[in-house]
Amino acid sequence: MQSELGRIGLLGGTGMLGSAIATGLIESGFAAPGDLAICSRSGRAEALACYPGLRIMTETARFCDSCDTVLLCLPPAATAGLRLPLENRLVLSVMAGVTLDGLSRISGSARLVRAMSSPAAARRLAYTPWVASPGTTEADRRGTAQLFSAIGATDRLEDEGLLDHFTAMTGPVPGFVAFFADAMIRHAEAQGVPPQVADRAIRQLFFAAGQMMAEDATPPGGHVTQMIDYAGTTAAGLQAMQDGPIREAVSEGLAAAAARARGIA
Ligand SMILES: NC(=O)C1=CN([C@@H]2O[C@H](COP(=O)(O)OP(=O)(O)OC[C@H]3O[C@@H](n4cnc5c(N)ncnc54)[C@H](O)[C@@H]3O)[C@@H](O)[C@H]2O)C=CC1
Ligand SMILES: O=C(O)[C@@H]1CCC=N1
Repeated sequence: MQSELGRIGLLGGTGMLGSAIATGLIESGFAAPGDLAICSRSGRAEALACYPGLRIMTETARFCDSCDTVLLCLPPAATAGLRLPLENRLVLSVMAGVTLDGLSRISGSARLVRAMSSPAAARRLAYTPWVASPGTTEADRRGTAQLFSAIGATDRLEDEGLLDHFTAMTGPVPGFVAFFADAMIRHAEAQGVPPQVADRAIRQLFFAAGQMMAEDATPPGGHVTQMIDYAGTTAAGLQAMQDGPIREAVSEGLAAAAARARGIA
């Protein structure tokens, strides 16, 4: 499947996100371990040790020379002053806050894709939106869509600025959803529910809700309306929340994360 992209390498591929993406690509069958190269300063890739045949390289120049497509999974701070010999190569990035202009300075390539993914890629459950530079070919964009489809859901965007918002919303997993689950666990405990029961109950709630929302055609807002129209116990809670500041608080938090993404690199 990965023939459109040729030999694929992950720079920073031993980190949390890079190793999750490599795992998802292998587990989905998109790439065999031998088709992937990982550049690791330590030469070790413990998170990927279960995949014999994965090429672990330590010299960045040799790594770049051996790849047709490189996925950059470095910390944003590691890109300061970074220059990579990747002219004329397809360069993909999942790095927060590193813009297409920044990727051009780093790589010297005109074939650039800026994306945002998440560690859910290891389970092939990531959401990966991406934007492509004008210098990409149709084959580049087709291969990019195939690669990101192998690790979850994906959309090609036209507005690069939206990626900072997705860095906030869908980059961290469980991320903000863990915050909401923790708020419910704390509420349950405050009502006298034993902590381990509260933990199990709310984990099961979010597990069930996630699966049901993924499979059900009704959008989340539609479920809220249905429960309010049902006029039962849940309606009372939802109406109290709708009358309160919770939506604004959620939006303010996500906006703060997006603002941090814009300035992080
Ligand atoms: N961890 C997450 O949940 C998410 C991370 N991201 C983005 O993914 C990128 C990587 O983040 P993480 O995987 O969390 O970081 P990490 O710190 O877990 O992994 C970074 C990897 O890059 C390697 N590295 C650092 N500098 C290097 C260099 N100069 N040459 C070669 N390798 C180098 C490190 O050894 C490490 O293996 C960041 O830009 C982050 O914003 C995006 C969405 C979610
Ligand atoms: O929190 C972070 O900086 C990284 C980027 C998006 C999710 N995790």
